[in-house]
Formats: sequence, C-alpha cells, structure tokens
Amino acid sequence: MKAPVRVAVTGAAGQIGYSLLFRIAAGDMLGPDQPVILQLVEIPPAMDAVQGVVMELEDCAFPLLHGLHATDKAEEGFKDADYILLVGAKPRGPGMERKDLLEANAAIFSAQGKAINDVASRSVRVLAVGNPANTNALIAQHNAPDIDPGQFTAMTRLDHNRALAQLANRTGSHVTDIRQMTVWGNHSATQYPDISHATVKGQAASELVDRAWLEETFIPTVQQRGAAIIKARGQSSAASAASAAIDHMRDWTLGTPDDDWVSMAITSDGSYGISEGLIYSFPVRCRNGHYEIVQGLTIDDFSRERMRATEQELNEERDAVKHLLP
Ligand SMILES: NC(=O)C1=CN([C@@H]2O[C@H](COP(=O)(O)OP(=O)(O)OC[C@H]3O[C@@H](n4cnc5c(N)ncnc54)[C@H](O)[C@@H]3O)[C@@H](O)[C@H]2O)C=CC1
Ligand SMILES: O=C([O-])CC(=O)C(=O)O
Repeated sequence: MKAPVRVAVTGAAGQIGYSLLFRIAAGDMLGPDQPVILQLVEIPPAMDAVQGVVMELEDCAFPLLHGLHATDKAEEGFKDADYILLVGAKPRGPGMERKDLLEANAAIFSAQGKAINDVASRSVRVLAVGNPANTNALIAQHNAPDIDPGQFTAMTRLDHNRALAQLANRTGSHVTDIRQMTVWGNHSATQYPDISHATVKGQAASELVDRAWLEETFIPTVQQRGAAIIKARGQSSAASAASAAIDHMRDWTLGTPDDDWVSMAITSDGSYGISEGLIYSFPVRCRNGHYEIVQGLTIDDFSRERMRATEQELNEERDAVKHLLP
C-alpha cells in the first residue's frame, strides 16, 4: 500500500462536492492502491452542512480514506496538499454566461492562490472547476508565484466527455470507440469541440458525419450543454462535473492511453499560435504525472477561426481581471 496523499476540495458542502468526495474516497481518482486524506474547505455558513458530509464519509467506511478534516480556513485546508480541487464558487443561473460570475468568484481564487503558495506541497496539482474556470485558474496561478505555473489547470474535461457522448450517439457507436477528440479554448460558449482528428472504430469521424450536423448541431450542442442542463434541472450540472474532475486528475496523474489524448485547460506555451500564458484547453497526453500538448495537428481555416474566437474571449477575461494578477 502506498503512503496516503492529501486531497483538498473547496466547496465541499456544495452540489459538486457531494458527488465528488465519495468517489475520491472510493479510489476512483487516484487508483485502488492509493490511500487519501481529505481536507475539506468551506465558508463559515456552510460549516454545519459540511459536518454532515464528513459524517457520511465516515459512515461509508472507505478502506482508502485515511484522514478527514473540514475547515473554513484555506491555509489550513491546503496545508501540504498534493491535489487541490477548487470547486467552491457561485454557480450560474438561467440566462447567465459563465463569465458573468467573474466578479463574484475572482476574489475567491486570488485569496486561494495565495494560500496555495503559502502552504500547499510544492508539487501540488491544482484543478479549477468553479466558473469561469479558465480565468479563475489564471488568477490562482498568478497569486502563487512560488509554484510552477504548469501545476495550475482548469476543467474542460466535461466538455470533452460531452463531445464524446454526442459523437457516439450520432454514429451509433460507444464512447470507448472514439479516440482523439479535442476541445480547444475556454470552458464557455465559445469553446471549440473539434472532431477533425477524431476516429470512431479507427475511421475518421469527419467521414461518418455530415458537415451540417457538425456545424449546426454538434458544436452548438456541446457549447450549450451546461445551459441546457440548467434549464432542465434548475441547477447546474453536478454529478457529471464531478465525474469529469475525477477523469482530469486521474489521467494527469496516472496517464492517458497510448493511442488517445484528453482535453485539459493548461497554460499556453504558444503552441498553435495561442497567446502565451492564457489558460487554454488543448489536446494533451499525460505520462509519468506530466502532461504534454499534442503537437503537429493540421488546423484548417474553419478550426483556426474558432480557436481564435475562444482565445479572444480568454484575452478579454484576462484584461477584466488584470487588477488581480500581480
Ligand atoms: N468547469 C466545469 O466544467 C464546471 C464548473 N461548475 C462550477 O463549479 C462551481 C460549483 O458548483 P456547485 O457545486 O454546483 O455549486 P454550489 O453552490 O452547490 O456549491 C458551491 C459551494 O462552494 C462553497 N464556497 C463558496 N465560496 C467558497 C470559498 N471561498 N471557499 C470554499 N468554499 C466556498 C459554497 O458554500 C457552496 O457550498 C460553480 O462555479 C459552477 O459554475 C459547474 C459545473 C461544471
Ligand atoms: O454551465 C454551467 O454553468 C455549469 C458548467 O460549467 C457546465 O455544466 O459546463
């Protein structure tokens, strides 16, 4: 049995937290041989609710759960953390875009970035889930100058998984038949889900679907899926978001299959001409706990235009929070 690792989760009493924590403790994120210590972070008004979650986690008697602590102080919750899932933030309601949350949520991520800088493990892996996730990750990263910027990521895995599901439905296949799906850019309505390099049972996906479906149905459906769920459920997606967070952290840590890649929002190094420093979703392969952007993909004019539009939005979001980027 390995030594336990510390996993901090903010927003632990929220909707996503309620789906996420039990799966982490069950070993879905880091594997069946990796014990975990859970460090739950909430705000004072939610401390009663989080105590209820703590009781339930205890009552599951998870063999891999080696410690459990809840606090309303980020400096305590992030202490020595090896993994931090930044979930705690306000969700959007009907009729809002995710960037409408920027003002309400940005302050959370600057304070938490500082706390990460002060107390987390120097090799911590950070995932921003709270919206707008890319720019929140950017804020946290800039407030943690002593941590490698590459350790800060944001979640577009839910978009990636949504794209797999849509393509599988359309082609009468299973999600596991699909390889090399990509989501580029922002976790927002400008994101670009791209099937240009994807295959279904080894055949080019672009040969299996028609252009009209791709442009008029597939891309807008994936872009608007979060809003469709809010409309249907009255609340934003939670179980699927938690599942995607598990997938993101698992693949980053344990690796992606040789013949496939995943989408992660990471710091742009200028690959594919995207402005350096933005937290932008790229296709990545993960090995030995590190991710690498998949290089050398052919980008046609249709893709280029969409990749630029979502980059433009991220540049605007970065400008809007300049005062929080030391
Ligand atoms: N990146 C993605 O793909 C997705 C992101 N989201 C986002 O995740 C966030 C959380 O969503 P839900 O769990 O549904 O919301 P929720 O409102 O059910 O839970 C949020 C929790 O965060 C807590 N919180 C607020 N400020 C905090 C702070 N400073 N420190 C610690 N905890 C804090 C609240 O007390 C609450 O318990 C939202 O911003 C939502 O938009 C949701 C789905 C997908
Ligand atoms: O749409 C929202 O506000 C929640 C979210 O990020 C998603 O479901 O992708």
